[in-house]
Amino acid sequence: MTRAKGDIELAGVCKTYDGEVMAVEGVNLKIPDGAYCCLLGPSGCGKTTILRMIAGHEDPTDGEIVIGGDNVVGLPPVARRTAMMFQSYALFPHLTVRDNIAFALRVRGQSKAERYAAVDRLMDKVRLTELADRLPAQLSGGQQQRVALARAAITEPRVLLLDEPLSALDEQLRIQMRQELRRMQRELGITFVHVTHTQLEAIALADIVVVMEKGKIRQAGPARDVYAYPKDRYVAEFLGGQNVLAGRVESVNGSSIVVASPQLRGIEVPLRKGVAASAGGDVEFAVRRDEVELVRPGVTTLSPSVASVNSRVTAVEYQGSFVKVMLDAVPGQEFVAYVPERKFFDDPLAIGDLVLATWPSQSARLLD
Ligand SMILES: Nc1ncnc2c1ncn2[C@@H]1O[C@H](COP(=O)(O)OP(=O)(O)OP(=O)(O)O)[C@@H](O)[C@H]1O
Repeated sequence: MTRAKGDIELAGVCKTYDGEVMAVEGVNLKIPDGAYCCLLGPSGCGKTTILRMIAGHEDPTDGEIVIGGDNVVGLPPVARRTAMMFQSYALFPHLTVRDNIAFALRVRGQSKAERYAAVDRLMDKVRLTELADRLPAQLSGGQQQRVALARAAITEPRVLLLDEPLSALDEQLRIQMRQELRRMQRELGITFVHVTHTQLEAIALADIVVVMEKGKIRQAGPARDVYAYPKDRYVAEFLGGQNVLAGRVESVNGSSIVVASPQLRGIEVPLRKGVAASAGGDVEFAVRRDEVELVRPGVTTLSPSVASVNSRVTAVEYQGSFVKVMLDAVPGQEFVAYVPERKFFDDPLAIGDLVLATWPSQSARLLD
């Protein structure tokens, strides 16, 4: 038998609650079979609603949801072959790990021998065999979570949906469980859709990161694309690691434009396909914090391929492998340089120092 395909397609999906709250608005998204997808966005942007609509706990007001080629709108979760792991993954306290995992099969009326055979195979896959006879109270938070995941996976869903699965764990365990989740997903080979509002969690885990705002998708793609190549100010600021600058186009010269503002003088920014920019128009562009190099004024002559802005250091924060230097380059807005630790301490900057914040012109990214 061929394995049921777990590719998901949302087409024009909308969800309105009580006829007025527009929770999801015209969402189009394709998730390939076996992918790890993270839905990322601030509270209330509609992530959980999308998850619940894929799972079958909620139906869209409009649009199609297709799983493995079948339009599943109106079908219950069992018929969709989806399973959901909830934020609070309460296990049955009086059942052992094995019986917790076997629970759904018991509900389906399978014999004890059948149930245990399936559970033992799965426990082996997700490394729970040694814990089979323990009660939930005898497990760590991370182990409890693995059991919860196995409990959801035992029904052999083609899609597993996880709602903030790591939010109950402390920082260290969260990072550890992140890898564990990824490993389990690979081993099970099923499509995972994971809701989170933590940027680093999404980019560390996902094949596809979907950045949402107010019921809409702002950008969806591989982690590196959304982090390094944000489409617009919202995505750049939400994922972090970027400075967003604004100005007026002074001139357009072939493959680049020159931007100016009261703070910025003649800054060259490469043009980007699909983004219109004409002389006199307003534009925004992003500069990665780790592309910004700080030099003391008058020390070196800058190459023409380097852009720069005068600024003063307003704060310095040691971060271990790098130092976060905050600057007043643009009034009322944060402008940050991530300076490698060793480089910073060769000639440490202090609050109040004047510097030139520089970056290779070609590294600036024009935003929509
Ligand atoms: N059952 C409901 N009835 C009415 N409105 C709802 C219902 N569920 C969600 N909403 C509203 O729909 C919008 C999207 O909610 P949703 O739970 O999908 O967001 P979210 O991005 O998952 O947020 P969070 O990260 O806080 O869980 C919100 O404005 C929310 O108040």
